[in-house]
Amino acid sequence: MIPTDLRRNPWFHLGLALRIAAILLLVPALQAGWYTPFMARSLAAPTLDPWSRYLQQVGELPAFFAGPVMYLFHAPFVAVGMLFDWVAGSGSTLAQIGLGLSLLVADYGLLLALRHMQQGSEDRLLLAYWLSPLVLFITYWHGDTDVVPTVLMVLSLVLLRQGQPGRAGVMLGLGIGAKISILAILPFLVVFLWSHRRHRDTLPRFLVSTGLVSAVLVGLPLLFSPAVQQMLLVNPKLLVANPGMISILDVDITAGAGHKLYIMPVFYLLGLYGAWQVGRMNFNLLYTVLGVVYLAVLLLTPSAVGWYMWVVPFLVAYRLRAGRRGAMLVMAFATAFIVHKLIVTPMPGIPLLGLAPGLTPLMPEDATWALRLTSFAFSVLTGIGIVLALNMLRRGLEENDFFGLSQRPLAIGIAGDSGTGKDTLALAMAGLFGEGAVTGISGDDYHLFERRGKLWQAFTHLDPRANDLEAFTRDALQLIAWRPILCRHYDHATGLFTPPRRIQASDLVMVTGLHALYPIALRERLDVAIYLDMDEALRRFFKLRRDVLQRGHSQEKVLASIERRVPDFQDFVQPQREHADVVFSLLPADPEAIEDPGYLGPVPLKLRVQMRRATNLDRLARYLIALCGAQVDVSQASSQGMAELVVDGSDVQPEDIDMTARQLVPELEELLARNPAWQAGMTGMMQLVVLLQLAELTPKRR
Ligand SMILES: Nc1ncnc2c1ncn2[C@@H]1O[C@H](COP(=O)(O)OP(=O)(O)O)[C@@H](O)[C@H]1O
Ligand SMILES: O=C(COP(=O)(O)O)[C@H](O)[C@H](O)COP(=O)(O)O
Repeated sequence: MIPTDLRRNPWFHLGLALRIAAILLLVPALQAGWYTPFMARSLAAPTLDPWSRYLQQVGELPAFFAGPVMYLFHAPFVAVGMLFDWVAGSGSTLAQIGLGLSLLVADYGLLLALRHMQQGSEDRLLLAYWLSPLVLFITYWHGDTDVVPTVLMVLSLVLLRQGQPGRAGVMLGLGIGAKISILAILPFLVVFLWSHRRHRDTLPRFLVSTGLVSAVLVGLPLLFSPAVQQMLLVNPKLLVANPGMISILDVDITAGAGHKLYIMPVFYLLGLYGAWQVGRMNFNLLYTVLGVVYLAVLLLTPSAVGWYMWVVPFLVAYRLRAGRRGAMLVMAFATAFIVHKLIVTPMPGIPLLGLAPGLTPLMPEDATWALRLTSFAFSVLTGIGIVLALNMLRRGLEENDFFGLSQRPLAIGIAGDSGTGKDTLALAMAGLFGEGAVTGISGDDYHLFERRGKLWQAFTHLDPRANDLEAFTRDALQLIAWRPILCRHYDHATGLFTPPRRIQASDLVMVTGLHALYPIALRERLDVAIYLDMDEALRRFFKLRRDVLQRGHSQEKVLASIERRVPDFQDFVQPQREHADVVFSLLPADPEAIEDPGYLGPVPLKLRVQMRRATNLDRLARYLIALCGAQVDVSQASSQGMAELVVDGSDVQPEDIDMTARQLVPELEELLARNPAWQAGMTGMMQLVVLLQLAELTPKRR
């Protein structure tokens, strides 16, 4: 029930003790005056529409104007409390405590949800949320029930982040069924999912499940319950903190001739436009945008106390990322909030001291000095809130788009001799980024002649003059500039060109070929330049096997071609090595395994990596040993001034490499597919090294 690390944490126990004490010792005015009587009355005579029954019997709108999910969540706890009250003859004391316990359950659920939403130290999360004075005041002093829709909203965000849009929609639908105002978050989630290539395909499933669940939970009650229809327009909770106000639309500016400018919709639409303008958002920026928009609405329109609960998860996310400065800002905001609400909202009852719940604010409503003090407190709260919102936005924008993808695609170049593994590595990298996120352009498609062309007598494929490198460069640069190209394809199965086809740009452009690092204009635009320098015996073994079995060449022809190409390899292909950021050299773990050209089984491999930029080579080595069980040798300064890493471990598993990658580059989540296809063995190692190179580049790309 309670995770071990929480059970052993003193901060958790302190927060739990504070909550239980508040539930037993305090009787919040909202609950005593509205929620508990409504729940008790309706549970005493159950009906499908407790709201209309209350309207008929009492003649005024019910005080419990939340949706059916909220009602059904509290009902079991209040019903058990009522049962004990009936046995003990204790009035509605235990029913009231039952309501408080239901909030504690939702509150604890929100703590667990936030543990999923924000990876980080347990202590810092407990201090940021479980011991937050904001949370304790709103839920246990003032008695609001907004923690229930808030936990459902956070669960929806967590499930979205985990790539489960259907379940995320169900959770959001339940949240809307608990409090219809949660609907306000939906347009922001639509903008987020749409702006993200990796999430866009989940949008329909998310919308359908949200729509179905909320249609049943909100649509039906709206259709058949007159009281629920009225509740949408009138928000009695606002009356307590803002006399004379019955709806957030009452915050307006008279625009002459009886027309009004409603402030809330204006700020909401500005926030939505801002989110759309940001374009590609990561989840942290989504949390920031939601937090900032919620704060703006809360601060710029006199809001019910419970609505501040909705912004708590985003304040927690900001505080955990912003360090001490963020923590101080959030604490200042919480303090100003509590001071203001203490003087404008009713006190809870304290039965032990004989104090009844106060249904009127502490301050005398008509005294000038009281109005000045209240206005001053609200002004301080608004001022700190605006500073907090601006800091959240600044940090969120700075941290967003870690790879600079909203500016232009990432470009990876892979060059090497024939058979060194260019296509294999390019396919492996594409599998990490996901369908639709990668565009490939191959130098083979820019050969000048087809396989049976007579001019191959004069040139080998390695001679730049036998390839249209100008068109290759132009098209690659077009893709790197987000522009589509028209390009024919060289089919290795037939040795013929296919008709030109349109290739769209994507987040990642993979430029592969014998001359991928040859054109200066191209290699200068590559984010990572890779050269494959496979062990020659291994290359011949692999090339022979591939060209005979997959390309239909005879063994004699392939061997003759290899010999004929050596001079051009030395003149045109090998010199590209010096332009590479990374040089991968695959070696046979056991040279005897490739002595028989007819061997068709797997070949255990080793990998030598030489990197020009290797700030965390030792850290990488430690993770590879610890998490992947690989044997690793590191030498900082190898030949050509490159750091060198030799890795042996053909039994390295994809999930170990995935874990290593996420440890070394937490921001990878923005880049990788929801289920990245990691490869086992040395191919997986190469995938990991390429991603590390991309991550090291990012500051330059911004
Ligand atoms: N990382 C790798 N792991 C195992 N085998 C590989 C790897 N890279 C290449 N090969 C083998 O080498 C052959 C040629 O690879 P390929 O990617 O077609 O080379 P290129 O595209 O450079 O001509 C492949 O058919 C495969 O059998
Ligand atoms: O050298 C290469 C480049 O391809 P790769 O680097 O993939 O080996 C191929 O031999 C030519 O493209 C001709 O192909 P084919 O032999 O099919 O005519």
